[in-house]
Amino acid sequence: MRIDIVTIFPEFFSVLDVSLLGKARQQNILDLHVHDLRSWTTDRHRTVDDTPYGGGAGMVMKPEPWAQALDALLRPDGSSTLVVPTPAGTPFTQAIARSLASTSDHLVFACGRYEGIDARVFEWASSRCSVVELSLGDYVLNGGEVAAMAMIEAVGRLVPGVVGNPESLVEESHEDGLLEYPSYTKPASWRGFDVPDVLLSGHHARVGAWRHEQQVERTRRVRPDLLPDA
Ligand SMILES: OB(O)c1ccc2cc[nH]c2c1
Repeated sequence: MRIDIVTIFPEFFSVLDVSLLGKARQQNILDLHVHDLRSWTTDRHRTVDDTPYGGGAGMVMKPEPWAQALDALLRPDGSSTLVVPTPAGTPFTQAIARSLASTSDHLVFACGRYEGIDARVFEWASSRCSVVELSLGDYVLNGGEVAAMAMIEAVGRLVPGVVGNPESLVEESHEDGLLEYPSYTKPASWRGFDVPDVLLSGHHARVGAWRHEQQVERTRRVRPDLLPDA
C-alpha cells in the first residue's frame, strides 16, 4: 500500500519512522511519503491561506496549491482514495479502517489547517478519485495531522505483513463488534488482586466462553450503542 500525506507540518509525521509502521516502511510493505503543501506554492511567501468569503474569523486554505499537489500525487487511473480528516466527516470506525485497508492500495491524506480547505478542492477532486471525509470524533483539533496519524496507524496495521502475528488482530476491540475482554499476565496474584480462576484452568472452552461474556458485559456497560439490539 502507498500512502501520501500532504501537510504544512511534514515534520509532524517523523514519528512514522519508528515502531511497527517504521519497520513496515523499511520492509516496503508500506510505501509512505510525506509532502509539504508549500512545495506547490508559487509566490515568494509560499502562501497557502487567505481570508474567507462571507467573512468570519480565521483563514481558509487556498484551492490552487491543493490542486497542484493532488495533480502530482493522485493516480491518473482514478484508483486513489483521497482521505480528508475533518470534524464534519463520517465517524472513523474499525469497519472503515478495514475497508480502506482492503479496497484501496493508494491513500492520499489531505491535512487541513486554519478553518479548513476551500470546499471546491473536493468537488474538483471527486472526478479524479474517491473522496472520503472522515472525523476522528465529536471534538475539534487544530488541524488534520493528529487525525491522519490515528487513521494511518489504524489502517496501516491491518495491511498484511505489518503486524507480525495476524492472530493478534482478531481478538481486538471492535473487530467483532464488541469491546475486547480484560487481559492479564504474571503474577497470578498481584497486590491482593488475583487473575480470574477460569484463566488458570487450562480449559480452553471455558476460557473462550468467559472471555465472550466479559466482552458482552463490558460492551453493555461502556458502549451499549454497539450492541446489535441497541
Ligand atoms: O478535528 B479534526 O479532525 C480536524 C481536521 C482538519 C482540520 C482543519 C482545521 N481544523 C481541523 C480539525
